[in-house]
Amino acid sequence: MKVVGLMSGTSGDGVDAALVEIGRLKSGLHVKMLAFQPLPYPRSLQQRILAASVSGTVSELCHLNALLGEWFANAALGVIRAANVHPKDVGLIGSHGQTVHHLPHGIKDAGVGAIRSTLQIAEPAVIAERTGITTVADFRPRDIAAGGQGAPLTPAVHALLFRHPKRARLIVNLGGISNVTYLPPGSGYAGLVAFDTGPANMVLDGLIARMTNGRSSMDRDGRLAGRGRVDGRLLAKLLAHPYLSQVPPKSTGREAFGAKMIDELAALQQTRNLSIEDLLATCSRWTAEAVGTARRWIGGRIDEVLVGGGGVRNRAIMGYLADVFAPLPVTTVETHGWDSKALEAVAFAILGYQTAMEQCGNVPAVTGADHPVLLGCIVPSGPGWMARLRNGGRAPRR
Ligand SMILES: Nc1ncnc2c1ncn2[C@@H]1O[C@H](COP(=O)(O)OP(=O)(O)OP(=O)(O)O)[C@@H](O)[C@H]1O
Ligand SMILES: CC(=O)N[C@H]1[C@@H]2OC[C@@H](O2)[C@@H](O)[C@@H]1O[C@H](C)C(=O)O
Repeated sequence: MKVVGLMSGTSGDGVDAALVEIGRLKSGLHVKMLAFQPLPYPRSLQQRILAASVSGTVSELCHLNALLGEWFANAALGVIRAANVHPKDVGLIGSHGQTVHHLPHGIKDAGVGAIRSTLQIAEPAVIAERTGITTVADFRPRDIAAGGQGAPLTPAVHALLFRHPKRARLIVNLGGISNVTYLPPGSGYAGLVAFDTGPANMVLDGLIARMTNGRSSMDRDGRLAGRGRVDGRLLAKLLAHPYLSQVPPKSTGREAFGAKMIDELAALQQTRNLSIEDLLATCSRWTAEAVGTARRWIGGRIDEVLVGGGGVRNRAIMGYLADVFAPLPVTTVETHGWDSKALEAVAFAILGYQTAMEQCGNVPAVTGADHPVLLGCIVPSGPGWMARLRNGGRAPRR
């Protein structure tokens, strides 16, 4: 079945769209990438999303949900066109949506205790209507309802794509937030350890945006950090952040490492009289060291570290990761034929497919859920949608 995966992560930089072909073999699912096409948001939309993620009004969130539905639909149609495929030959879309809030610890409510929640927007009804393709979205809430954190969800996909019978691998995603999946030698989900390690591009992007009054959105290729020096005292303070020593299952987001953290870092920069280069170097090192904390909760050996996510282009972070894990080889998922930036979009194509095939997608040992669950909500393409799914996703042509 041809399946589109759509993802806009915590960086809020645009919609990553991947078209994959999924086959069911005796040995398990086989996934082939057909096309990848990111649809970047204009800076003004990114800023609106990030602002709405902190203090969006109901009316702004309502509007953004519908507006992003249009962007996601366009991203899906764009990647289908890029692959020279007809939308009628695409069976399914798995859309992660745009995370605007994630409260894995919950908020205490009278009489019910802490209620956990997460919110991903980009209306799937709009995506299904514009594309004519059945759309699975809203993957996280079911895991939360079953007692989990709702994140990370990609570890199941990491196991499918990267697990090796003899080699122990650590998969690292350098997104806005960074997360790791430890895959000991073996198969399936046995022995998997995975969680969000905390800060990554979100902090660096936030500092750059603040420094340039929003004119620039990232430390491209880690150039500025590369010119700076790590401030040991500030690094020690950052490494004492309580999230880093929290025992998994754990997940985090903009609520912990977003605007408030940027304000605090900007204040510390002034007190310590640091250059922006030194501050970025220190935060890039912090990202790598936080990933290194993963070893605290990993019992077994690691043979190699494979990195994905937009942050692989940041040479400073990649250099620090190599230091932190030396002498282990630190490479990117490209060495296994996957595009770093596309991997999460691919993951949501696979997770959507699993739901359509009635396979549970969460790994309870990772998210803390009480049991495996079918993830997501389904918006059918129209009459005959189930027959189309059973037919490998192809719609009858007139
Ligand atoms: N050339 C580059 N140099 C430095 N950083 C880059 C470069 N290209 C992308 N990035 C970083 O990667 C980020 C986007 O990465 P990605 O799309 O993997 O994150 P995300 O999916 O939004 O986040 P998450 O995985 O937390 O949901 C950008 O915000 C930017 O900081
Ligand atoms: C709530 C949310 O959107 N979390 C994201 C974010 O980005 C990275 C990390 O934090 C991870 O937990 C998750 O995304 C990936 C795709 C996941 O669920 O595995």
